[in-house]
Amino acid sequence: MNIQQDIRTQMMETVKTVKKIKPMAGSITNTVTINFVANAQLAVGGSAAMVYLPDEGAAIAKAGSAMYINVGTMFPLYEESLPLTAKTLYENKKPWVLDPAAIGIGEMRTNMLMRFKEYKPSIIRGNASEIIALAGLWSLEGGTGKSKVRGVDSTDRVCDAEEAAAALARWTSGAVAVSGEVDFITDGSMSAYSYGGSVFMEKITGAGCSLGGVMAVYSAVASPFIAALTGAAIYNVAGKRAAKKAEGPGYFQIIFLDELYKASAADIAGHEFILKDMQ
Ligand SMILES: Nc1ncnc2c1ncn2[C@@H]1O[C@H](COP(=O)(O)OP(=O)(O)OP(=O)(O)O)[C@@H](O)[C@H]1O
Ligand SMILES: Cc1ncsc1CCO
Ligand SMILES: [Mg+2]
Repeated sequence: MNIQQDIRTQMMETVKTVKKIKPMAGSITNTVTINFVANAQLAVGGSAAMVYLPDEGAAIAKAGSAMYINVGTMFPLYEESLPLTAKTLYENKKPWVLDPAAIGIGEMRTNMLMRFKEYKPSIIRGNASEIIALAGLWSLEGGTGKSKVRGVDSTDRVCDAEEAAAALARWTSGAVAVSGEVDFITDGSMSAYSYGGSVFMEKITGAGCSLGGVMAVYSAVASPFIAALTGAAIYNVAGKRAAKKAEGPGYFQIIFLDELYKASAADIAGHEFILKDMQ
């Protein structure tokens, strides 16, 4: 079996296993898209639990199979919740996904993202600007000291974030997923480009946040690279199909959830992705 086929088989297994065993991936995530994240996690077959308090973050880190942390909206409480939860995940060897949303805004967010360096997230998911900025914050290759993030939106191209993504993945020994028109997923040695989706995904909020939540669900049953690639693939499939039925972002968001629910292992069999060896 060639590598592409082997990876595709693992992705299909990931989709099927999640639907069968319904792994729970808790979240501490932003208040803008928290509901959409939970709904997306349920749509692919996982189980969701959103928390805020320090002891609840630590408890859900231990009780769940994986976790999702998104720093999109900060509260003073998180100064305690976030490092404690990340430390608990790291010490208990639980996979976890970090979304460095809006990196560059405010001192507390920067401090929290700096603390996460030692707790090595299994998957880092962000748009191109966020990935470049995080590599910069962590003093890794491909990062810039000065963030070009405009709020939560990207001003960089996915292809410009490849070096930063690979450096972050090597540091964490995990995977990094850069989202955009084409998604780039890497574990620092093997990389993939995943095609599909829709421009409507830029016109709704939370496509990226919910993708991170779904990757967390998949990371409960697969390696970081396979989990990240499977998440990107299922989003590409569902986004492309939803766009055929929608005329604008409002209905797109609703129909996207339906397409996410319907997307199956068989759809992964026909999904377009290309592998690249980074070594
Ligand atoms: N122009 C596009 N064409 C196709 N798919 C896209 C496009 N832009 C984004 N996507 C898809 O949208 C999803 C989220 O990626 P995006 O880069 O918008 O994340 P984000 O900026 O972090 O989003 P948010 O912060 O609003 O949650 C991914 O599945 C990606 O493939
Ligand atoms: C719009 C927005 N603002 C803070 S978090 C968030 C959700 C998308 O990242
Ligand atoms: Mg985002």
